[in-house]
Amino acid sequence: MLITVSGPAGSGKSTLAESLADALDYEHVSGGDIFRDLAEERGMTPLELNKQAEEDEDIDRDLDRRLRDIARKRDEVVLESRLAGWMAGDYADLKVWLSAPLEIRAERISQRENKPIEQAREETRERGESEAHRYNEYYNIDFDDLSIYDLSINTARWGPQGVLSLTLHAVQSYKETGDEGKTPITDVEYDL
Ligand SMILES: Nc1ncnc2c1ncn2[C@@H]1O[C@H](COP(=O)(O)OP(=O)(O)OP(=O)(O)O)[C@@H](O)[C@H]1O
Ligand SMILES: Nc1ccn([C@@H]2O[C@H](COP(=O)(O)O)[C@@H](O)[C@H]2O)c(=O)n1
Repeated sequence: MLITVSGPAGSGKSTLAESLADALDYEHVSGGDIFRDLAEERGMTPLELNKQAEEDEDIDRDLDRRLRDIARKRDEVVLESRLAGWMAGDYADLKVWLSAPLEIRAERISQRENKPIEQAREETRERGESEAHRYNEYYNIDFDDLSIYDLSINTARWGPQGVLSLTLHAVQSYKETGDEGKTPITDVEYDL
């Protein structure tokens, strides 16, 4: 199976993708890892590349093209990134969306990155708005449209183990014939 995990910053994507891949003995591929590869190929730090990405849309496109290629060619992978579900599209067998209120995500990010909560809240909000705008402009994707997902979990309600159990239940009860072709992704411009 190809499983995607998507959601906004601090929603718990990496946490779930890592434990899910472990439980299924799948590979975990993260947008963050690809982004770090992109930075290394250009002789830059991820932070430097992140700044450049605000001016240069090729960087987002390069990352998203690699996500889509992985989804097209590989199996037994948990593919995790903001746009993993959209980029994998019909190549994905199960698309998971994670969310949590901004306040909770900001608190997690503030702890993870050791920065004041106000700063984490403002940066997370601003970055989320900027990303949503870019995805719409580049690919005609509405990041807030959850209709493409098979399973959506509010990670403010369950801890990492609970989120993993819910997802594993969905994986174990997955039937190939259950959804094929019933929720196609249309109108996205995969002009990568
Ligand atoms: N279900 C959960 N309940 C409580 N805390 C969680 C949960 N899932 C993850 N966390 C914690 O929240 C923080 C953010 O999680 P994680 O890094 O997995 O999010 P992410 O969506 O991958 O973030 P980003 O997109 O910013 O990389 C981590 O410190 C993690 O331990
Ligand atoms: N323009 C960008 C794109 C990505 N990043 C970093 O990659 C990580 C994964 O991004 P996804 O969109 O695939 O979830 C993300 O957490 C960033 O660290 C970036 O910095 N700038």
